[in-house]
Amino acid sequence: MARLIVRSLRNLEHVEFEPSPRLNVISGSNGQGKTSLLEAIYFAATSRSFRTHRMGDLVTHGSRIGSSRARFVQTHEGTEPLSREQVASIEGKRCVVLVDGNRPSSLASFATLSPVVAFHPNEMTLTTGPASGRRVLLDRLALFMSPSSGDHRRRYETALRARQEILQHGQAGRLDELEAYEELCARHGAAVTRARAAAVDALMPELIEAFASIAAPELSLSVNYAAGGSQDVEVARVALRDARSRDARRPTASFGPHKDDVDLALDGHPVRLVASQGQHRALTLALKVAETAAIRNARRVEPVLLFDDVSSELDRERTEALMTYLGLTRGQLFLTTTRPELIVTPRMNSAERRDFHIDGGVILGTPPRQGS
Ligand SMILES: Nc1ncnc2c1ncn2[C@@H]1O[C@H](COP(=O)(O)OP(=O)(O)OP(=O)(O)O)[C@@H](O)[C@H]1O
Repeated sequence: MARLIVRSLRNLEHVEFEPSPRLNVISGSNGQGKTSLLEAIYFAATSRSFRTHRMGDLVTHGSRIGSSRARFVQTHEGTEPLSREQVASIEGKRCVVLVDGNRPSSLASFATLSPVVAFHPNEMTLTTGPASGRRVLLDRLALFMSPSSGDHRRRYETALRARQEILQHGQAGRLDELEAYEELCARHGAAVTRARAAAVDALMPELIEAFASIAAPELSLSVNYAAGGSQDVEVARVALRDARSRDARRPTASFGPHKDDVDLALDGHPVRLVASQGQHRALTLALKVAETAAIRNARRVEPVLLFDDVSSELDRERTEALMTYLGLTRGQLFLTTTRPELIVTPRMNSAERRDFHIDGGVILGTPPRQGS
């Protein structure tokens, strides 16, 4: 990303920002706007926030409209850099996006144009928390690998809810309807399962490598996709039909990709039972690094990495290991921290790093870019 203009998002009333194409360290005390700046970049890239689903929360209190405008520059090997301007704005609950002044064909196509991967402290529950967090990670990656997967997921979820409604309110006279919804569940569910299985295959080698670099090379990490459904439509069809009476007494179906999880184990033992706090954090970071690598492999583009408040979650040694690892990646990085002294980058050319300070929603220390 070469340039960002934010208007009325969170405590950022008006920010213009020209980052380094490599490393950007954004420091500031608590509550000054560091996360908001990363959120604004993420919003311009995806039309979403990584910390809320309620998009209206992003608009500065007392303002009607908020927007984020970013110029993304992508370099594909052997070709000229590709530059595009993405704008995302919110008015009330309505979100409008533009790419070089035009409406994109869908929000999903907008969200995958300029890949970004965000990592923030709330995600520290990725390894210990509910399976839904791990499913979201797989779905984000699947969207880059197979863009139709998002559509299959939405259709699956709609059909699943409709099937459940019929089962709970009585099937009498509605058997045809029930069969039709089960057919949709089976077809779209199998597509979701296939997309997630491919995402796990892409993630696994990258995760094992990243975990060994960031955490402990002596520990053996294993990753297994625990599918709740099947890639085979016929298997899914039969499983759903056989589970009707059981599912009628439950809040949702007992079979299908809404029950998926990713099992993580250290030396053969479930991570959630044996990992130390530090190992959980390192594994969570490794998951994000692996997501980045898998998106790069799928799209041949370096994702922009947004790391929020990393140093508060890691000890000095692991922060250094992470920095070494990130130094080896070729993409653009944004790191926020209250402790910039921990972000040491000896292997990085000093011209590649820019340090910014944010205070009360105002960015300081942004020397003008040469040639602009
Ligand atoms: N819609 C909003 N309008 C105005 N201010 C907001 C809005 N939402 C949040 N804020 C305020 O914006 C400020 C910046 O929040 P932000 O989370 O970006 O801080 P931060 O620098 O990342 O802090 P920390 O280091 O504690 O994570 C906070 O004071 C927060 O209360």
